[in-house]
Amino acid sequence: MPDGTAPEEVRRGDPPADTIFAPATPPGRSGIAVIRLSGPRAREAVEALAGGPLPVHGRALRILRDETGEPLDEALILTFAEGRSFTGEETAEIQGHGSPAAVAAILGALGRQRGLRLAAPGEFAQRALAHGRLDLARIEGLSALLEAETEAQRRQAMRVFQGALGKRAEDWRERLLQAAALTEAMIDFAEEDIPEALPEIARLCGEIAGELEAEARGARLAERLREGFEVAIVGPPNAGKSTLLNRLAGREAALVSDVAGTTRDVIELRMVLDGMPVTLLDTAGLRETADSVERMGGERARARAAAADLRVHLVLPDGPRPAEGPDDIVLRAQADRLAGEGPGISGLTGEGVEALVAEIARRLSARTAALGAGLTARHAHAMAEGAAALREAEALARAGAAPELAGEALRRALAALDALVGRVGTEDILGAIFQRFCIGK
Ligand SMILES: Nc1nc2c(c(=O)[nH]1)N(C=O)[C@@H](CNc1ccc(C(=O)N[C@@H](CCC(=O)O)C(=O)O)cc1)CN2
Ligand SMILES: Nc1nc2c(ncn2[C@@H]2O[C@H](COP(=O)(O)OP(=O)(O)OP(=O)(O)O)[C@@H](O)[C@H]2O)c(=O)[nH]1
Ligand SMILES: [Mg+2]
Repeated sequence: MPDGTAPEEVRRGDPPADTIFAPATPPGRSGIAVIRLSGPRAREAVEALAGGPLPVHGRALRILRDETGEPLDEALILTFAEGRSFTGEETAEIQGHGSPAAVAAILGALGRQRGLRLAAPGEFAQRALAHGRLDLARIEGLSALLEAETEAQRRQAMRVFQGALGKRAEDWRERLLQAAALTEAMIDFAEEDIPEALPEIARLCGEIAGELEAEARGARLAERLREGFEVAIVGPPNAGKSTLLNRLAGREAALVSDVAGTTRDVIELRMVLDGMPVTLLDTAGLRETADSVERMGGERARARAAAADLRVHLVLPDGPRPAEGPDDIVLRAQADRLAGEGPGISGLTGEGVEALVAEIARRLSARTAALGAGLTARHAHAMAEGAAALREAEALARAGAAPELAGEALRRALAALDALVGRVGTEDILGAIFQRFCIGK
């Protein structure tokens, strides 16, 4: 069983010996530029530039000068005492003027001081983790927040960042430990028959497994929300698929011609619909053909369309109608020209396009509304693994198997929960996350 100790670099109480600094705002022109320092020499290093003492925890307006007395910038300085900062370490922030030259001059003067070095990407957040100010789940939320481009992504990331997952996992863990304690009691007091414990163990395991399964499903959807939903446009050659894609894109992204079989490969186009990232797929028209290249295009189109979250089918009056499931939107093609039954669309005139966009957004947001939190594929995997082990324990308990067997399955479930919140096996995950952070975060 994991002993609960944190991996080497995240153990508390051994503060890194060095002080790091980095610009916290993007390089280039801006009104204000922020330079952050964290570590035992953070305040002292800024005091050297400010030419005198700074409050231990507060703010001050100072002229910053280099070693020769040359004035570099006028800056607002924020200081955070050790234990009362984002990283948990002594921290200072220089809020100076946002010109590249002023920032370069301050960074230069800091870099010439002893015991200071430029931070690696994500190193501030890493130190916050090392000092217990953030946990893995919240760091993942922070990472997603930093990368959020759409409103839906921001909302989800914020939920994780605020610790929703950590709280949920702690609750699962407690109930799982209850079940584990019951199996231990059965093992320890094997002579005294305690058969009433088995139904209770099975009930607990089944309950937690059900919740984990539901969250894992949500996490998989959340991953789609981050990566983007795929919406495929399908239909016979010359139906007007590429014309519709171009209309939706507002530009000539795909080739259009009156030659059937114009689109041969899958064309992908990213856009944002109602705050949701969507990748539109224009596919090759589906028909029987002797042209081997076109046939390959058709096979690809079929595979991608089958895997897509939604399919928009363009149908011709005399053509076959596709089987309609919850992920299918069927529209009459070239409605400006061809009459017929049902809702129609025309990529040429724009008729029905607004209604289609609304319908796509409606169907996709109905799914994302079901999400508990903005989680990743990694979370989904850990939760599914935990659920599977719990289902095993549940079945063993129901079958009246030896409690040792259920106990072993419970240990595996606990390990999966530990991985979920980063109690174990975090190095790889953290390495990957921090690499994506920018310098100064
Ligand atoms: N200028 C600036 N803006 C920023 C940050 C920052 O570090 N600096 N942040 C960085 O991500 C975010 C805000 N998050 C923060 C979280 C905690 C603390 C902090 O120092 N907390 C202390 C209390 C400080 C006080 O009240 O004076 C603490 O919790 O003990 C600062 C920022 C976004 N905006
Ligand atoms: N009147 C009318 N013509 C259209 C419409 N959509 C497409 N067309 C015309 O139909 C022809 C085929 O259009 P495409 O968009 O290339 O059709 P496609 O479905 O992408 O065809 P493939 O890539 O060959 O499968 C072109 O000449 C278009 O101008 C429409 O809504 N109304
Ligand atoms: Mg086409």
